[in-house]
Amino acid sequence: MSQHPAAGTAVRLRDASIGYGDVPIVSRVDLTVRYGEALAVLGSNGSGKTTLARGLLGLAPVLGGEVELLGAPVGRLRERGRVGYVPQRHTVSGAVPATVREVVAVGRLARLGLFRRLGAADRAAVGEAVAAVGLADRMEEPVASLSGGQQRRVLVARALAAQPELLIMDEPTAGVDAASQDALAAVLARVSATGTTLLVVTHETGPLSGVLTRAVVVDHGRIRYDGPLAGADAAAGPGRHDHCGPPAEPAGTGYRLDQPTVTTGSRGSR
Ligand SMILES: Nc1ncnc2c1ncn2[C@@H]1O[C@H](COP(=O)(O)OP(=O)(O)OP(=O)(O)O)[C@@H](O)[C@H]1O
Repeated sequence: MSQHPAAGTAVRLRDASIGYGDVPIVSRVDLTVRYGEALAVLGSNGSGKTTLARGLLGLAPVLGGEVELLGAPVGRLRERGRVGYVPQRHTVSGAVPATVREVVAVGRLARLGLFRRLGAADRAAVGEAVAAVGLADRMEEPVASLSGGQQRRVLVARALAAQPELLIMDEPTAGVDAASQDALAAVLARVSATGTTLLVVTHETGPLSGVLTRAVVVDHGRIRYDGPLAGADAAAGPGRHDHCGPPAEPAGTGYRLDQPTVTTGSRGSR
């Protein structure tokens, strides 16, 4: 993994609003993620988790406030390969008859820049990324011939191949069987141990509970909880998937950011 400055933050949102057109979906959010953290982004369907992640990547417009990634304002980060992204519910199009190796190699190109050829070290990194997700024996197969869960693992490998400093994943375990979830958790634990910052949008913290160290709960575009993963499920409450029922009090030492008695510092939502 490439070196990152000892000081500074991997992700910083200050009073940030992100949306589509001129409609904010995420509103006036403050969030700081330090290098090396493994953050879960939780919340109900439609709460704004994906929009938050897409705003970080410059895929959804920032409508107000500040968003910084690896120390640079969003959109100004020159080396895009420093940030890896596994999009939500995305499989590889069957119309493109690319092999596993080819799709993952494209991820490596993000680090090199277009029009540069892969060298031996790059090819090794591609092989390692594919092996890391348990698909080494499928390397030369068309991705379209793999199952949906295996295709998601290919997309994880594509992101890993660039050896990013920050890896943003949108529901990486969705539609992936239990054995593959365990394999993915092991991969992310290794990646995290090397210092890579993880930001994982997810509905299910169980498979990655050994990796994720902190969680935020997004609710109607605001961050309502920011603290240890252990307290987040309670903060997300029974309405986490469908908005039904009032949220429960969090366990553990996390912060409910909608409680006036809590000192939220820079993380308070408005
Ligand atoms: N491209 C878009 N244009 C306009 N509105 C959008 C767009 N994408 C998402 N939205 C709206 O933004 C809101 C939040 O969606 P988002 O996908 O961020 O939620 P989420 O928390 O990731 O949900 P889920 O858990 O279901 O994936 C929804 O009301 C959705 O309809």
